[in-house]
Amino acid sequence: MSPEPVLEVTDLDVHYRRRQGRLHALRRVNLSVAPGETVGVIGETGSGKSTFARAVVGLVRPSAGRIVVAGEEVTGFRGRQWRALRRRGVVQYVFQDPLRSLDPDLTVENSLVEPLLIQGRPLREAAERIRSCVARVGLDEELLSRLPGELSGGQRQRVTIARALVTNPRVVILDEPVSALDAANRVLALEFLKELRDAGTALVFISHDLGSVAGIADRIAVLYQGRIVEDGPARAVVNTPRHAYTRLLVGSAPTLRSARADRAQREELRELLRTSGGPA
Ligand SMILES: Nc1ncnc2c1ncn2[C@@H]1O[C@H](COP(=O)(O)OP(=O)(O)OP(=O)(O)O)[C@@H](O)[C@H]1O
Repeated sequence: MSPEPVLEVTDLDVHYRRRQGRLHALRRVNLSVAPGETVGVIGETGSGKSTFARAVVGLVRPSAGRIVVAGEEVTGFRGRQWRALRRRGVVQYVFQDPLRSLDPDLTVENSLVEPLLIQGRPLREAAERIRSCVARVGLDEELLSRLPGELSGGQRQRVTIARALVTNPRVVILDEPVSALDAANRVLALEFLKELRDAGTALVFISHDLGSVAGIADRIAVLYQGRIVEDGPARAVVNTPRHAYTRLLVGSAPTLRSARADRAQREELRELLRTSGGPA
């Protein structure tokens, strides 16, 4: 029997109210993530990736569907319940914009120690854990006394990665987590994430770039115009994509040379998507 999923999203719908009318940002999205599994969610700008990430951590309210995190149904949770769940460290998130996930009035050290103290860890153990996490994401210890506003964008992002990981969460949602990092620190952060995955944490890796998730994901789900149009083992999605949109993504990823489509093929796929009126 396969283990109980650590994250189970069923028929998730999200609407946004806008002056120009309602926007249907997610349409019956289904995703199931097993303990220790790494799932990449990819799609182009505006496909609904951040909406999905924000809905799964309770920052956007779904209009329909069901979200279960570590066996707990969270769909109807209010803000206070979500905050309590996040503070227990079960589900963590790292967003594209680190200022969204850090308290501007807390020093780096306090930001990192807070979730551990909430979990009831002794201060000494918490301090040791922080130091090891900080070193592993390539952050200098002298930055621990600074406020988020006193850090560079890349340093801030490393703090949010360290903060999401100090509690050994069951599942981490990462929305373009390494795009603000330079090449060396990107490698470091990815190594750290792989260690975490090996220790049993499930990762949901969200990106517009298929090439950047293909190397780390066990499975890839492709989001197109708010729907998952393809979901399968990473190798199968990259090597034998079934949906025209996925073929387009594979063709456009510079790091996936073996499967690269030429310009004419890409045009053909774009045309196919235009004439088929979007996802099947
Ligand atoms: N708060 C909001 N209010 C209204 N519309 C929104 C809101 N947030 C996102 N949208 C719209 O919902 C759709 C999906 O947006 P979302 O940010 O989820 O896409 P994305 O795939 O993460 O894009 P990107 O890669 O550019 O971050 C877009 O059409 C966007 O304009």
